[in-house]
Amino acid sequence: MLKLLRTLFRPELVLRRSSSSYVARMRYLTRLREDDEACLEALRSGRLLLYHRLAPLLQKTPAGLFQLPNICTNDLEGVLDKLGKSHALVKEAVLIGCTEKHEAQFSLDVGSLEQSEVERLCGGAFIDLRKAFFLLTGPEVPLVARGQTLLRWHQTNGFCSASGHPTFRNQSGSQRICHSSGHTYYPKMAPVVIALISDGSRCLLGRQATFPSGMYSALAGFCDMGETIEETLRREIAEEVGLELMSFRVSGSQHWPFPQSSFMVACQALVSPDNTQVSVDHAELEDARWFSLQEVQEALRLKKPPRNHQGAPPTLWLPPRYAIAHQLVVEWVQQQLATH
Ligand SMILES: NC(=O)c1ccc[n+]([C@@H]2O[C@H](COP(=O)([O-])OP(=O)(O)OC[C@H]3O[C@@H](n4cnc5c(N)ncnc54)[C@H](O)[C@@H]3O)[C@@H](O)[C@H]2O)c1
Ligand SMILES: [Mg+2]
Repeated sequence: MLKLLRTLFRPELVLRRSSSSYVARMRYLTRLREDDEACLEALRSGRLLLYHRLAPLLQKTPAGLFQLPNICTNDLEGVLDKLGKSHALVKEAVLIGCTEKHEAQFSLDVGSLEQSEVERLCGGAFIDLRKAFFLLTGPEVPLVARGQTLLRWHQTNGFCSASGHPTFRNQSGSQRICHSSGHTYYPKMAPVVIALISDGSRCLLGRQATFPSGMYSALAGFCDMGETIEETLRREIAEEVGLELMSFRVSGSQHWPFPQSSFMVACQALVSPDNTQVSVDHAELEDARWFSLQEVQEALRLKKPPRNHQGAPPTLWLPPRYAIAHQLVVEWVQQQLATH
């Protein structure tokens, strides 16, 4: 009987078990944000993601894959000892998460240390985050993005915009306070709407002049103050490519660390097949073009950026797998294959 019940209610049981450990982890993180002593204690046994001037430390495995090295506070203190530096640097770490084993995760910028020395002692290399997005896979990617963005926020919010006096962080780094004005500052994300526009059979991708050669992405734009998702989307598409939107649906969201920290709301959008004449605003985009399903499928199969020869039309190259633009493209391809 018990076995039968277990079989019948398995999904619920699994969900409840994983959700109770999730709840415990989230409550633990809340406590660490509120209690400086508890956070310092957690740092002693925690895991550290190291950055050098905001470039994360990556390690190459014997199989040639890239991963985040597993560094704990003791390891870093050993490195500091070898470099003749004080352990005080460790306390500058900011809290970014918690592993399933309840180990607190922190990020720390060691930009005050000699880069090559840290690389040698930790056995890795500091790699620009945009490049790291192409090298890492799995749940490490959002974590490394979160770690960098929180460090950047602290590095650029050292002063109160009301009083001009220094602001001071709590131990976890979840806020900064100005003792003069009494203002509390919390890390901010700028809302952005990103859309993969389709006319039913093709999709529209655009590129900025700063993108790597051949790379095209879904169209995106920052929300103006007070705008809704639909208002931003309609305005951005009209401004950037001169098209009138017919319909859209929200497909997902993601945090994006560039240029400061954006909250991307991702949409699949449709324009009428009778209204597909693109008029690019060259102040915003270098180019925007319609791509066929076949062109997009070929781009998804590429493992390395294509070598585009001068004069020849560039081969399409898509944003990294982690980028929500990439995920929108994959979703669109699946929809096309399912409906045609
Ligand atoms: N994750 C992804 O898949 C993905 C794909 C495409 C774009 N993006 C991101 O979306 C964001 C917005 O895209 P976009 O550049 O086309 O936006 P956009 O079309 O709104 O144009 C950017 C311009 O908007 C202005 N702007 C207004 N508010 C801003 C703010 N809060 N921060 C910075 N600039 C602001 C600036 O003048 C800037 O040059 C970028 O940060 C880009 O990195 C992410
Ligand atoms: Mg844009």
